[in-house]
Amino acid sequence: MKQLRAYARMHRELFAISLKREPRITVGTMACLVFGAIAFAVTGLSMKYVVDSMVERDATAAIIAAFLAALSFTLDRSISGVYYILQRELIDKVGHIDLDPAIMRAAGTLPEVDHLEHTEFLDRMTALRNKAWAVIWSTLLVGEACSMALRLLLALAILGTTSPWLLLMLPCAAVQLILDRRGQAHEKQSELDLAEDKRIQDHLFELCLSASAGKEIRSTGAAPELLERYGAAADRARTTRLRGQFTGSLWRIAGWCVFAIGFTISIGLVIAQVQRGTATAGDVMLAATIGAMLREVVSRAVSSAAGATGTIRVLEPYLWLREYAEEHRETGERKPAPERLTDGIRLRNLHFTYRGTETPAVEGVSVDLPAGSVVAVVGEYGSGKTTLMKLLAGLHRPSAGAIEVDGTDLSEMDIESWRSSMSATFQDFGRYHTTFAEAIAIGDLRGGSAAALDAAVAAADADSLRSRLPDGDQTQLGTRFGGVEISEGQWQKVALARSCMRPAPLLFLLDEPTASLDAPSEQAVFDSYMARSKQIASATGSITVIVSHRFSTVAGADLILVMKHGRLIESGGHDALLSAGGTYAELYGIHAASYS
Ligand SMILES: Nc1ncnc2c1ncn2[C@@H]1O[C@H](COP(=O)(O)OP(=O)(O)OP(=O)(O)O)[C@@H](O)[C@H]1O
Repeated sequence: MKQLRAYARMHRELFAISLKREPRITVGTMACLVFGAIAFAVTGLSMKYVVDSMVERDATAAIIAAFLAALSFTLDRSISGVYYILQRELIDKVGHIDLDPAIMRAAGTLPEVDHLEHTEFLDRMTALRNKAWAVIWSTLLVGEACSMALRLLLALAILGTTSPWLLLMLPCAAVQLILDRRGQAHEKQSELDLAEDKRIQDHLFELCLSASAGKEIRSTGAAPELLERYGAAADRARTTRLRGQFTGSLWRIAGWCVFAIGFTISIGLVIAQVQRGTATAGDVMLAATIGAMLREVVSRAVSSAAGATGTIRVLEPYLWLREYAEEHRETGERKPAPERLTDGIRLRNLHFTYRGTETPAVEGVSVDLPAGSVVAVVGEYGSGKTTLMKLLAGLHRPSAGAIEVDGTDLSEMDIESWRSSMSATFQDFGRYHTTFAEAIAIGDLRGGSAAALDAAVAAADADSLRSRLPDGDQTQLGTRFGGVEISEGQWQKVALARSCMRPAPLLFLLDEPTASLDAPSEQAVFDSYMARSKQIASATGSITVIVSHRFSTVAGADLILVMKHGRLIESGGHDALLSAGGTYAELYGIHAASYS
């Protein structure tokens, strides 16, 4: 019931959006539905007056009534055509222009990223992809179902007031529809049953035409056998289809027989009323006209209602996304990010467990990241390094504990302001299929200048990539839009350059920034990053956090955090950790040996 109310509210809102955006088309669509229903009733009533006027020998009235009947019938038919054109227009204009961006906005601007990572949510996001048209279409289908219900009510009112016996036609029309559907189901089933024989035919046909199998077919002399099998499969498919169509037709004939019997009895009863003088000849004509159209009205009412229900697979995720976005929007007064860092970032007993999992990915992490420091996070696979980075970026809310930025809890900070004060590149960096310059400049849309682009490219050691691009900065990246394909390492350099577009971020997160690079490029990038981090740090107290598997690259960091199973097991400077002889010293030793 709650869900039904939610759907009804959503349809009302969609109708309001549609009315606001395209008032003429929306009103036109609704008018088509209402006028269609009225024209349907007028056709039947006019036919009644044609006959009654003729019985009364009033030729003028009969001609006017006949003209009205023809006009309303034509209107009813042509209105359907206009309705489908207007419906298409609304789907294009409201669905693609309004709803698609609304879905993108709801999904793409939420502060956190759970809805993009958790499978239950991902399924819903997939169902919504490019499906906004189905959302508005469902509202139109509801309108269509209402209009068909109106036709049905009018038909029943007309039939019922003419003679209650005529209402017998309704169950007969419903039975006809049910039997007709059963007939269709038989035909569909036969198409499914013959699919395998069709595949056999296709396969044998392909074999005979293929060069590779052709040699074997000739050398083994298998051609006659293949042809025989092809013939047998074709014969089986033909028989299956014929059987399905025959059975389907029998159901259909049975359906029409039921309708014809109901129709004949009803009309016969009205004729009897005419003889008794309680009905007119026109009533017989009215009953015949409306009765003949009744079956189509029932069928269209059922199919639009079924269509509206069928779109629930898109409506449900759409409703869910709206509610989810509403629940997860930041509300209330929030503090802005500081201009510069004085103390640094404090992690207080930080815990985080991913939705749908039991084991915490980060557990009880407490550490101070001093302002102006370069922090390295190391640890084995799955030890919680990336999760820690995402928590620092505010992409997930801690399950317990807190992150304090110069004493302000991140959960009380305006996340937009925090994000615009930081830069980050993650392991699964984006690949923007646009020009080289744009793919980097997107890292700082507010402050991007040619000089900033040059500096970012240099910091990411991407100058040599840039110089080899055929159209320089304007080279289209990726083949999707006819550009050049670049290697994984080159995509990573573009991502790194993008993260360097902000000249002085307060927090600079680098999650495995060099995983796709070769050893010399990796060292060059690290050296350049270390130098850049120190330079930024002196200006704004900025903190750089680097995740890396390669220990040689992190030795120069001011603070090294060693993670294991989500816990922080060691922290300190390189020399201190080495002399402590713990996990870091052990892993560093293994790493140094394998690279020596
Ligand atoms: N989106 C997610 N949903 C559920 N569990 C996740 C998700 N992302 C990570 N995890 C789990 O959380 C734990 C920590 O993962 P995380 O990616 O933070 O580790 P990591 O140290 O960065 O690993 P790697 O070095 O392989 O990148 C792992 O057990 C991982 O399986």
